[in-house]
Amino acid sequence: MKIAIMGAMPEEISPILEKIGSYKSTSYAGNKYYEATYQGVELVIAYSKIGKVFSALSAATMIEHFGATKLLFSGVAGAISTNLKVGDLIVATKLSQHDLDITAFGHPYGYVPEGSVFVEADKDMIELSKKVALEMGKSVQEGIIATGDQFVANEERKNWIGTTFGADALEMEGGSVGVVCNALNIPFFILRSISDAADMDASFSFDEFLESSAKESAEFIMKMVDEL
Ligand SMILES: Nc1ncnc2c(CN3C[C@H](CCSCCOCCO)[C@@H](O)C3)c[nH]c12
Repeated sequence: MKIAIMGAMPEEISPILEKIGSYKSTSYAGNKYYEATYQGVELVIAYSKIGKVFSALSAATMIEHFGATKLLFSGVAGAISTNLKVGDLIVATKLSQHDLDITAFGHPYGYVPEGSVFVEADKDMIELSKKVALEMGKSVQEGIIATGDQFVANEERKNWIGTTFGADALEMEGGSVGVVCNALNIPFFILRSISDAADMDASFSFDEFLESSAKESAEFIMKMVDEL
């Protein structure tokens, strides 16, 4: 078993690298990948850089080049559901790409031929997250996450995404990571901690809470790794 732990931004994986302490650094395909053995478990860790393309590249690299057999994503997200506040944790049950659009040909938003609107996360790791949440005394919500190559800071766009996909939160990498993992038959798990409400104040909220929310997610992911 080799576990990939991915984020999109440095802040999303720095808490993990700090906890691990020592690791081997490899430069590959324009990025840096960190490998370590943590409590007997082989890990490969990276931040992909922002967006669907970079995150797809890193997911494929961690699997195909570094041999990961499971992939866990740790990061922050914008809330759509009013039940999600800054610092709350959400586990993705399934994910969509909200900016994938060939509706001009009568297809649903988020769909292209030979694809699917949603990609489903690994049920076993979702179950494990419930156990870890109980052990940590944390409440974790499960929900649908919508991914797109946009930092959403607009109530109208956020609400459209919520309505169109039934999404509870939004971000810029989980949906593409899920497509790659499914294509390569690797179980994946996406955990996000809320940093903002994807509204007109989103960028200020994001700047203020990125670090603390990323730490929340990272701490939970490391507890998940302990039990995988
Ligand atoms: N409302 C929102 N809309 C979309 N995604 C998110 C996320 C999740 N991550 C955070 C990060 C935002 C990239 S822009 C910030 C870049 O600053 C870099 C310094 O200039 C990207 O990797 C997606 C949190 N709130 C969001």
